[in-house]
Amino acid sequence: MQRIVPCPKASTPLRPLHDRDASRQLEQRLAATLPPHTLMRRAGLAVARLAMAWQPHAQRIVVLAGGGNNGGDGLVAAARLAQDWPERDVAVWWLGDPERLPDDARWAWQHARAANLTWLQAAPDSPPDLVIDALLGLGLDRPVQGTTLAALRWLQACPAPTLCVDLPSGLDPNTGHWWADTPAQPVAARATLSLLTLKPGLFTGLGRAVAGETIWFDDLGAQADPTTAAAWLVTSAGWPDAAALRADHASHKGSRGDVLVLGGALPAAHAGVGMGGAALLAARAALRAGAGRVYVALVGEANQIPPWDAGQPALMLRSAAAALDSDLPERATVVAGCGGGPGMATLLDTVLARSPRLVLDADALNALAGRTDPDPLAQRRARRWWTVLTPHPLEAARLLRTDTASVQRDRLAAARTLAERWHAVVVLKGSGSVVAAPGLTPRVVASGSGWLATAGSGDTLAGLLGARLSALPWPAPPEDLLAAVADTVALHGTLPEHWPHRWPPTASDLLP
Ligand SMILES: NC(=O)C1=CN([C@@H]2O[C@H](COP(=O)(O)OP(=O)(O)OC[C@H]3O[C@@H](n4cnc5c(N)ncnc54)[C@H](O)[C@@H]3O)[C@@H](O)[C@H]2O)[C@@H](O)CC1
Ligand SMILES: Nc1ncnc2c1ncn2[C@@H]1O[C@H](COP(=O)(O)OP(=O)(O)O)[C@@H](O)[C@H]1O
Repeated sequence: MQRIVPCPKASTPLRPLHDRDASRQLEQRLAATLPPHTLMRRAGLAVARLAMAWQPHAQRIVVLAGGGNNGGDGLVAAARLAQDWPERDVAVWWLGDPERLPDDARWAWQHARAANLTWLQAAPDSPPDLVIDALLGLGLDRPVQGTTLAALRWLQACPAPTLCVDLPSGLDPNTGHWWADTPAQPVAARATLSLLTLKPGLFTGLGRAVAGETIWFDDLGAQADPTTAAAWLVTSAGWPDAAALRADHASHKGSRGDVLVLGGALPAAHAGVGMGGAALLAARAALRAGAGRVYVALVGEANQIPPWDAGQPALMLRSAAAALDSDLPERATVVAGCGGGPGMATLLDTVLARSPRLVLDADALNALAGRTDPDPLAQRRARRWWTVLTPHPLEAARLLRTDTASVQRDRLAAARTLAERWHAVVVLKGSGSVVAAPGLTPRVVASGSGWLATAGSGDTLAGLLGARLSALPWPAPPEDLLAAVADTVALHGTLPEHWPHRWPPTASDLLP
């Protein structure tokens, strides 16, 4: 058994994520080579062990078990808990129908009936010390109904710590969609033990909100085939390497890569609405992440440009017109859009045509979404230039001409479609950011938390990506570009983790 999040090591390899079909195929293949019920026996044992390791003082334990094999795992765990810790009070609230049990679950039910368990017919009168959620697992692919829904409502509102078996009940394994009309976020602390495979839905969409702070994994002895992975999970970041930069004695500021941030509309340029801070946040992040020289081109007249950024005087400020009148668009990695306002629409063509390394964020994405020509990035693709798009779900919806709910309903699919449509590496931001590139298996980034849900944290990410692209040897195979972008998103997710205060960090606290 391994802990997946929070990630225990500074550097861990990618892990394959398998969807419902791939997980079922693996289960069938493995089960055919083992004595009957071996996998369910292993699953129940793993659940029981983790339950007692996580909540060693729990006296009253309720196992909420559904009528399928997820419930079967719960029943085996209940029997095991009662056997190994006979002083505990283990009760089972089982919603199964003896007439309609799958084979493994029938065996588990018979096994549990022989154990010293209390059988509940309804929710317990008072909250227990621990709940084991084995109501629904891999089998859920439609809205939860009937008595199962009533039990799920109790579960979501129950104040007891809850250990979810394989998946939190109500969560779609493939997408992280929430299938019930109850609030997805539970009221109590949670942990989830994923069995046999890790599923993508645990890490994106509502997965992180529903599964709890800690996600564990037990492969039950299976070796999942990585070629059937729906995505790869990124749990740690290997960049920037400050020690390596220090040891690079032959480096100079010109060898460390240039970044040009184009955005930050000044109030006079945009009907009194100023967004210069967005560009400064991106630029400061690029500088902090090791870029040799960072230029900020603000949208406004030359006489409106502030002489310097007092918080980071190393940044070089100028007007957008002056920057575009130089060779910076060709020479630097261009991060365009952060706080750029509607003025980005007129600047977009220039950077698309001139900048081989380009990150498009915020208003640059809105400008792109508003284009009516069929394929504005086709020429960039033909030249093998790098384009990275960093939409949040609403920007993604604009680019896909759909709505936010449809994007969030299946984030992996949305990111893949965006990557193919725009011939770009796409970072679909949000809980479990998805990083996709044409023709490659996408990556899901496990780092990140609600502490990033603050204005400007996306600008920080755009700046980090600028620095990363400027440091990447040119040309690079598409796999390397995808890996570098995903690694940068993973780094961004870890930035607030060591924040020491009682109050949450702001975007400028992320990289002080
Ligand atoms: N068979 C085995 O040996 C193994 C089974 N495993 C477990 O088996 C699970 C998958 O089992 P199943 O395929 O039986 O699926 P589930 O047990 O997840 O779901 C099927 C059950 O849920 C009910 N149900 C489904 N959709 C519903 C809805 N929308 N509203 C109300 N009720 C609904 C069904 O009537 C059925 O009783 C995995 O998640 C895992 O926990 C794993 O432990 C691996 C080993
Ligand atoms: N709840 C969350 N969990 C994980 N990451 C989050 C969460 N909320 C926001 N983020 C991250 O914070 C960043 C916000 O970006 P964005 O919405 O563009 O903000 P802004 O435009 O204000 O800079 C993204 O990288 C996103 O993935």
